Amino acid sequence: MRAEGEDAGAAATAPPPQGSQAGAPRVRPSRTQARASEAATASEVAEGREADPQPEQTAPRTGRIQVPVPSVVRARERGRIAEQNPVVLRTEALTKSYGPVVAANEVSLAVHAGSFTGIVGPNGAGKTTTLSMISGLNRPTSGRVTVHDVDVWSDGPAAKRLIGTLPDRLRLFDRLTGAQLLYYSGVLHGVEEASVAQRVAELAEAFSLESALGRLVSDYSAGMQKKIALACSMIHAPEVLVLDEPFEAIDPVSASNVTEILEKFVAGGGSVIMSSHSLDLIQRVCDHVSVIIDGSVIAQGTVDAVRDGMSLEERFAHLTGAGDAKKGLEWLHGSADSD
Ligand SMILES: Nc1ncnc2c1ncn2[C@@H]1O[C@H](COP(=O)(O)OP(=O)(O)OP(=O)(O)O)[C@@H](O)[C@H]1O
Repeated sequence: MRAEGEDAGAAATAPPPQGSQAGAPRVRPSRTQARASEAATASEVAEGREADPQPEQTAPRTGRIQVPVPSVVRARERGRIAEQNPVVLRTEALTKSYGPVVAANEVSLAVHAGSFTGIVGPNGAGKTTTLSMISGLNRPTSGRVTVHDVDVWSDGPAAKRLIGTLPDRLRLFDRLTGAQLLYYSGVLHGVEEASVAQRVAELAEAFSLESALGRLVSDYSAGMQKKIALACSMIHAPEVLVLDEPFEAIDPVSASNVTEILEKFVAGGGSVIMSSHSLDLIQRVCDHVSVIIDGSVIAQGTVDAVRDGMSLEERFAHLTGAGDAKKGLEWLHGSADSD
């Protein structure tokens, strides 16, 4: 576990390159990273591919052409390595009932250090409910959540220093400017004032929000609000990011930047758990995935294990029984037989 003071030291020993995307929130020098580098190199050589899956060096040289290593290759390698790392986030039979509705039914998840886990499921499946219980925003009816053995619901302040959260419905203090919102997010999470200004500047650059920092957040577009909220979730350099639909409303270029930021975060030993309806995105960037339907986890594991030779979208359709919805609505489609 890493205390805030240690983080400041880590940042000092491995400063991100100035004026680059690597101004992103964290590059955590860690044993995880070193192991990732060694193991991935060995396995790629074994598979006859060029070594170098590290996100910081995504362009191995082939003559004069820089060929990026696809996210999916990095994700697959990362998944193999992460399974050997310690579990940093664990839910045990996490359950939430709203009267007769069981929104989350004994959800048990284990997220390893250096892992990027996706949560998928149809509308109303229980993704937001589960993620909000994990991040300490929605009290479970029963069950337990621990982050680095800190119980989220019995030691909230300690857990919240370890977790960065992007909640579902953004409830931002939107009468603040972007700079103020980032500043308060930092200091309220215990970041030393001396570090906050630098982190605000680096996050603003990483999320392309520099020119908006002086404007009220209430005047931001939906995508800009999502990006400032994501930046706020990272400013205290958490161990685990719990992100509900982080890519919703974000333009393609920004989405690519956000993906890169998150991949660097996990390459540095951090962990991400995020929900998304984009199965293509989950298949591309995540190494693990959990499928939730009607509040219950019905499949989980590495992305490759869960998709079982199909695309994740095909597998999801099988698991959810999608297709039935195509029946009916003849009256809407102008069928001559409709009433
Ligand atoms: N505050 C609440 N009161 C009552 N029922 C709720 C409440 N919040 C969620 N639910 C119910 O819990 C179930 C799970 O909702 P949840 O928001 O977790 O789903 P989701 O998987 O995030 O859906 P979506 O993909 O549409 O965002 C739904 O049936 C929903 O109606």
